Formats: sequence, C-alpha cells, structure tokens
Amino acid sequence: MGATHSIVDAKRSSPSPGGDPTGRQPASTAALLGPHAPSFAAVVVLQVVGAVAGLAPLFAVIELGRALVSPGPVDTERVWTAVALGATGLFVRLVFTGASSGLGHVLDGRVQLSLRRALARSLGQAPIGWLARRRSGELARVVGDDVAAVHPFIAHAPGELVSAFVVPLVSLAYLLTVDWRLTLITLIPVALALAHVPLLMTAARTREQRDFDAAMGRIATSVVEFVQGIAVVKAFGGAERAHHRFRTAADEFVDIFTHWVRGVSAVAAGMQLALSPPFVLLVVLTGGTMRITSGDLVPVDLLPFLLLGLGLTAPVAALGHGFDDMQAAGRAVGRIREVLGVGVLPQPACPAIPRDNRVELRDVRFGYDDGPEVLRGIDLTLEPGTLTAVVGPSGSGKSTLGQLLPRFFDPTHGSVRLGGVDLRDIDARELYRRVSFVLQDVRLLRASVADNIALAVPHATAEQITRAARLAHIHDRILALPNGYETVLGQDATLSGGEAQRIAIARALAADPPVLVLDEATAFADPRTDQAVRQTLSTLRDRTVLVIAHRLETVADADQVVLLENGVVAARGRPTDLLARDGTFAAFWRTRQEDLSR
Ligand SMILES: Nc1ncnc2c1ncn2[C@@H]1O[C@H](COP(=O)(O)OP(=O)(O)OP(=O)(O)O)[C@@H](O)[C@H]1O
Repeated sequence: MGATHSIVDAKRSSPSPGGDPTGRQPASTAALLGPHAPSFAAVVVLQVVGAVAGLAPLFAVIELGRALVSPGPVDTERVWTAVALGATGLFVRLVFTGASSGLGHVLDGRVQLSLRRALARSLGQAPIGWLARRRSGELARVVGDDVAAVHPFIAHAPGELVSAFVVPLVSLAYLLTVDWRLTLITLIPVALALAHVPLLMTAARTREQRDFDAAMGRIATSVVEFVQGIAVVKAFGGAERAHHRFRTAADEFVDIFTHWVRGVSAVAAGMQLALSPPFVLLVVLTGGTMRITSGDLVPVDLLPFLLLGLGLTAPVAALGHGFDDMQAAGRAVGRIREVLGVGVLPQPACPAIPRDNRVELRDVRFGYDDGPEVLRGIDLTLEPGTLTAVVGPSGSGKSTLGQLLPRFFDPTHGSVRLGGVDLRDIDARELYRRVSFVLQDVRLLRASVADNIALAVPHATAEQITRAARLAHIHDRILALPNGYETVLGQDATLSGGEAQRIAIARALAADPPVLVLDEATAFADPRTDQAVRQTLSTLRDRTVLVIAHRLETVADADQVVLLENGVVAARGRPTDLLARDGTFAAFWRTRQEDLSR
C-alpha cells in the first residue's frame, strides 16, 4: 500500500538481529545538536558579554563612591567617566542580552524544526511492525510535546546558566583584589546554601522523589483512563468504579506529596534563608565592620562587597530554578533519541527481481522482541492464482504470519520468499508494488475518498480509483456521499466500520497487486461487507491471496486451508479433503460451526 512506500523505503542500514529491528543506536544529544553548535556558541558569547557589561553600572557606583569620599575637591572628570562607563555598560548589556535572547529563540525554532524533521524521517523509515505496536498518542507526544519541552534547554539554559557563573566569577576576582579576607566572609552564605545540597540527595529523599514521580504517573494514567474510557465505562455501569480509581490515585498523590514536601521544605527553607539578600547583607556588614574597626579596610571599600556580594549567590539560585525544567527537557530528549534511534529494515545492496508471484515460507520462526516464539517452523507455499485461508484459535499466530509477507518484520529464522527471492533481497518499492494488504485495524486518512483509495498510486486515474471501489463494492456508497469521491472523510462524512473496511480493500486493490494479504475483520462484520469481501475475493482468483479467515464461507471458498495451532501448522490442504479426513481441522470446523449457531 501507498503509505508503506515511504515507510519502508529506507536507506540501507546494519542488519537487525531479531524480530524487532532496532539496529540503530539512539542518537547522542551531541549529534542532535551538533549542527547548531556555532549558533549555540554565539548565544552564549553574546549573553556573557551582555552580563559582564551589566556589571559596569555597579563598578561605576563603586568608582563614584571612591571619587566622592576621596579627600580634596571632587574630581569631576573621574565622576563623569564613571557615569559614562556605567551608562555604556547598561547599553551594551541591553543590546547583547537582547541579541542573545533573540538568537536563542531563533535557534530554538530551528532546533525544534530539525528535530521534528528528523523524527518524521525516522518514523517514515521505521519498520511498520514497530509503528503498529506504538500507541498513536505516544508518538504524537514525542513529536509535539517532547520537542516543545526542549525549549528551555535551547533558548534559555545555555546563556542564563553560563552568565550565572561568569558574572559571580568576575565579581569574585575583583573583590579578591580589594580584600581577600572579606571576600571569603562574603562567600559564607553560598557555602551555607551548598552545605544543604547533600541533605537533598539522601537515599530517603531519592526514594521520596521516585515515589512522587510514580504517583504523578499514576494520577496522569488514571485521568487519561477516566476521560478516554468514560463512555464505555458508563455504558457498563462502571462510572463509580472508574471515578473511585481516579480518586484513590489523587488521594494517594496528596499523601505522598505532603510527605515529600515535609522532607524537602525544611532544607529548602534553610537554603533560601542562606541566599536571601538580608542574610547576605548582614554577613557582609558584620564582616566589613570587623575589618574596618580593626583598621584593615577603609570604609569606602565596603561598598563593592555590598553591591557585588548579593550577586555571588546567583549560580546556586540559578541551579535551583532551572533544575526542574532541565530535568524535564532531559527526559524529553531521551524519548526523542529513542525514536530517532529506531532501526530501519536492512535494504539489499543489489536487489533481485522476483521471477513470479509464488510465496514460500521455509522453516519460518518468529518471536516479538525477547518473548516466546509465536511462529515455530512454518513451511508453506502460496501458489499464484490460489486463495489460501489461514485459520486457528485466537493467539495462534495468524496475523503475525500475515505480517511477514509485506515484511512488517523479518523472521528470526528461515525465510519468506517471493518469486524465489528472499524478501530481504527485494527492493522495498518492488515489494510493495507486488504485495498489498488490508489489516483488521483500518486506518483512513483525513483526506478525500479518492486520495484515500489512491494512497499507493498517487497518480491514479479516476477510472483506476472507481474500478478499485467497484471491486470492493463501495462505489455506490461513495456516490451517495455529499461530494462523492471528493468527500473528505472525518470532516464531510463519517463511514461505518464495514464501509471503512471496504475503502481499505479498494485502497489495496487500486495498486493492482499480484499478492494480497487480507486480515478479515470480525469487529465490524456486517452482511454487506461480508458479501463484498466474498465477491471481491472471487474476482481476485488470478492473484496470490492469503486471507486470515474468520468466516467459514471464506474458508469453504479457499483453494488451501492452513490451520495454525500454537505457532505450528496443525493441518493443511483443500477444505473438502481436510473435512473428509475428519482430523484436527474437522474438529476445529465443528467447534466454529457450533460457536456460530449459538
Ligand atoms: N506486537 C506484538 N508484540 C508482542 N507480542 C505480540 C504482538 N502481536 C501479537 N503478539 C503475540 O503473538 C501471539 C500471536 O498473535 P497473533 O495476533 O499473531 O495471533 P492471531 O492468531 O492472529 O490472534 P487473533 O485471531 O486473536 O487475532 C499472541 O500470543 C500475541 O500476544
């Protein structure tokens, strides 16, 4: 199908070892941000220059103080130079921090755009099997919220954090030249605040933080469950129960939060007190008075300590403020890296062309991730011009088997061949030109009916589209829609489950594929769709068709039936022969008939 062209049209990459082809390593943060390094550097340099220039007014005030208290007449030139320097510093600060912030936000926009492009590329190349297993909300969150969460990381952190360290360092260097002993005294509040940090990192605090995060997660899940499932839950009279679950999660969160706050608040209050301006001024004034009374410091030299001392606490405060944002951004980057690291199915260096449309499975074994084997040594041939029906109990591996033909996954052992060529040696475009599929879980795009049908053949003519719709017995229904083939699904009209299924069948047939895999839906089965599927299948007799069959009529029409049980072929043959043999298949058939007649 069309969507799969772009999805599987992947660059060659290292082969993946198992069913879940995640051969690529998660991209490192440096690799993600590397191309923007020069702009990052510019943001930081502009911010640092701006922040250091911002100290000029303070130095100007210090200089003014010195000029005014020095004996003799006031040196007006010295005064005006200080004023001019202070004003220039302010202006430079305004221009440079403004430029840094502007560039930071432009950079943020660029990084977000390139991350979203990279994510779109990665999702486009990810194996369909990998995508099918992800909940759509999960991927939407990565491309939307997680990329947006990177904002403070890019636009604010580099400049603000660097200047929060550079400015105090410059101040410190200056204060040391004035009086190193009073400088050390001025650092007492910072030392006191830092002494609190280990108290925030004890095993108990870490455990509390973990409990807090887990409780946040539980409350988020129960809210989503409650809101998303409310219709179903209500319909089955369970609204009270669901509400109760939500309330319990909320109450539990309050308990954990109170406990956490109790533990953290005393420490946080201690830190805040140590860093508060009154405390810093008290320490500096006490120290300064002692130095002045002992005759080691002239009073005017206390001025720089009073003005610059307050700024020395900035790094500790900046670390505290930005920490949560940075942590959230870090987690978001982790999820982005995971999606960017999804492996692509390896593509052949020298693709081979299948000689016909015979499908062969040779000793095929497959398991999802590290789970148990779902298919255990399948040998099967699908001859061109025949219809094979796969049947079996739920969970026996039917859908998994069907998904190996369009190469959603590669088998962990053995091979799937088309026209004598291993699927791994066939170019993705060639494969999807030949193999089309209809899944149980039909996904239609918010686009016109015609575009939905022509997904695999974007340049399809109106006749091609109509022919496919007629084959799928949905043409008349489409004509009855408000704008016929131009009706936008989900906007101008909504289709029933059975109708959506028939559109999906038309989509699969539009490309006129010689091999078709059809996972018969049971969820939306309605008599019209049943009939349409049967009639469609009967017109496809010149192709290689594999149907994961749930209806006994489909099974009876098949040229070959394969009964899967627990991942192995329990019976295979013509339906009439198998029934006559009165073995496993006959028993299965009778049970299904009894189930249906109940
Ligand atoms: N994406 C997946 N990840 C992990 N395990 C899976 C996945 N899909 C299916 N399985 C497991 O593989 C086994 C076979 O599933 P499969 O869907 O192929 O069976 P099935 O015969 O088609 O069942 P049904 O008739 O109910 O659709 C089951 O145990 C199932 O839990």
